[in-house]
Amino acid sequence: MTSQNVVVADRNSGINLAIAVHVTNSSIFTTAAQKPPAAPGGYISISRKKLLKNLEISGGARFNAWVDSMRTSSPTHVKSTPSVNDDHCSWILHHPSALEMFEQIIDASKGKQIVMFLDYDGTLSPIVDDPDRAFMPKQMRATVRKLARFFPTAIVSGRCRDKVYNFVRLAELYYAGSHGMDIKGPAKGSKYKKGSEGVVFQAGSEFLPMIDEVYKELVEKTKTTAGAKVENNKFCLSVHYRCVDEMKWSGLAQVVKSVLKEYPKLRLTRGRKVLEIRPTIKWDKGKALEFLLESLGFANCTDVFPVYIGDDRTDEDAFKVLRERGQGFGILVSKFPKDTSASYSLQEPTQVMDFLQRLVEWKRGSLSRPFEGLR
Ligand SMILES: O=P(O)(O)OC[C@H]1O[C@H](O[C@H]2O[C@H](CO)[C@@H](O)[C@H](O)[C@H]2O)[C@H](O)[C@@H](O)[C@@H]1O
Repeated sequence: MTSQNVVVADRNSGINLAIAVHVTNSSIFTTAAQKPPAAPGGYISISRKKLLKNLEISGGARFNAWVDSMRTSSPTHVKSTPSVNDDHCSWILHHPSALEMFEQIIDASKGKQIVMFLDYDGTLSPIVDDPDRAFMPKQMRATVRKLARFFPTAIVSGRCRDKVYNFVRLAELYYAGSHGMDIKGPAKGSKYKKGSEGVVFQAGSEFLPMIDEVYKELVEKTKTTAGAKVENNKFCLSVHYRCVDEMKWSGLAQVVKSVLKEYPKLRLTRGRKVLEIRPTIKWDKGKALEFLLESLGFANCTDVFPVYIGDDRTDEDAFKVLRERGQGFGILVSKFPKDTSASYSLQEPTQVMDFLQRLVEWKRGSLSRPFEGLR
């Protein structure tokens, strides 16, 4: 095992972190000092470009940028070579574990209202082959329920709102489905904003007939590709290729692109082994986050501390908004280094659950200590 002690600054929260990074053959982990040194000896500056270059998976010519990016969309092929370990080491310094940094995070939120934004797939539920069976573990559900008692909480998902609601089944939450294009306030008793039950917002309803049409066309045209699955997310569509033979990915991407040629008002983005089709409107998970903060009455507040946890490219829009606002921070759920605007990282949904649980316990404890209860 090799270890390195460094001090890094989080650009968003301004927190200086003293971190020891330990690299073994099979894993990389960090331990954070409770109190950073008064005068940091030197900040580590790591080129993101270099990091990503080293992580490129395809060895040959970039014959097809689309297929390349389909491969990198969920980098399960990354090997544990020394240089990858170095890169992971660099990455974790800039995106330390939110669990390791829990105390510092809590300190940064002092005097502010924490508002929680949670992505669904890969964040609250583990990634599985069949999108219809991405159930949320019971324990996670219980944790999110407790979380919502203490903090306003929203689920922000690429899924259609009804579908993600059926997985989560907690009426006291806000739900933003279809990448934030379809938002609804709590169906029952949210104590955070009177009248928030009435919050309903839809962006891009005029695209619904077009989305339906493209859905039918894609189902028809992809039915000969074994393993491909088209999911109707109401305001957007997902073409899944997780179960498609890698040799067929290029062909599938061609089919999708040829269908979309006829629909210039729709655009294609990529998620984890999924091609996502949505209207070309300027609305995304970042806009949804801003809309929800406004609905909760925090539009121009300085005493709000939004925390967004997500694992996918579409979550980057929300991470960016938080950076731009200089409020709260994003947590990327990933086992691998990824270019991200998130400040912290967690490796998988079980760590997300631990983090949420710690928030609940901290809040519960602080309420029993009257002075801290004012937070
Ligand atoms: O914003 P999210 O809630 O993360 O939704 C993004 C996509 O998530 C789902 O697909 C992903 O999870 C599936 C189940 O684990 C997995 O099979 C798939 O490969 C992943 O991409 C969902 O099915 C998509 O519609 C969402 O766009």
